[in-house]
Amino acid sequence: MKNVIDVKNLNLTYNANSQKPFYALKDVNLQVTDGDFVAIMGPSGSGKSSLLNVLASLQAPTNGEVLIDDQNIWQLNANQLAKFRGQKLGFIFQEYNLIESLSVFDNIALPLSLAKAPTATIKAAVNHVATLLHLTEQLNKFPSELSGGQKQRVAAARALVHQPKLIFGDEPTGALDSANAREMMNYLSKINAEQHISILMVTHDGFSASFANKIHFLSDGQIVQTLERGNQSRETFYRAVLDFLGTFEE
Ligand SMILES: Nc1ncnc2c1ncn2[C@@H]1O[C@H](COP(=O)(O)OP(=O)(O)OP(=O)(O)O)[C@@H](O)[C@H]1O
Repeated sequence: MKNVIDVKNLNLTYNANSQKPFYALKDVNLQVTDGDFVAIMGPSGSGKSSLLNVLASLQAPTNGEVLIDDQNIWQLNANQLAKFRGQKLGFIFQEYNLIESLSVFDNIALPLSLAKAPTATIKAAVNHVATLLHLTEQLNKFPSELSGGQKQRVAAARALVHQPKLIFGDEPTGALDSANAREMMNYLSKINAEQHISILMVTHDGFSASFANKIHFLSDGQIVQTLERGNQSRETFYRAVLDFLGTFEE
């Protein structure tokens, strides 16, 4: 199976040239196969966001390689990287990052408008993802008129509209109540299964993580354990995750 993400010997050191360097990521090796759904868990400060930011091309590593769809992303210049990000990646963050002055339609359309796609293409793609995420009634509204769950779905629709290769999620259910969190995770599973888009998501929540096929646990900047769902039901996997977290966080 082809790797959509291949991370080799990744290191990230904050304040590298100071008296007190901080080794946030230490020799991380990680592969995500095409179509996989992977979660990263770990205690606060273990390096989850740092890892996601380096993989999502938002923060440069100190050394090591990040190949996404066979492209060594940290060898690209800023313009090439912006283009690569715009074409291949989608982002869903906890804080939604919606633009308040744009309608829901225009927020969702953003990746395609930035890529200067034809109007008809944009219309068709936005309507398609809006149907998938039950947002057709909300398209003419503005973000301030939406509930938290609806805003998160708009963020998901925007991450999806340009058919990226890979979606990065940073606590995609972090701001949601349990019913909306379940709904969001069901949508992500559907996107993953039906559109064959790979997902890498950071979460502190075992319930959300149990929708993934594989969970890597980080501690002090290193992957210390990996759980695979295999043929288990999501419910059984959830119990295995909770059991593991019980021993891991003690
Ligand atoms: N810009 C920075 N400069 C120095 N240290 C930093 C910087 N950003 C993060 N760190 C440190 O790196 C470590 C990892 O941070 P990171 O945000 O990746 O952890 P996390 O696992 O995502 O934590 P949380 O679950 O609390 O969000 C932490 O100890 C943090 O204090």
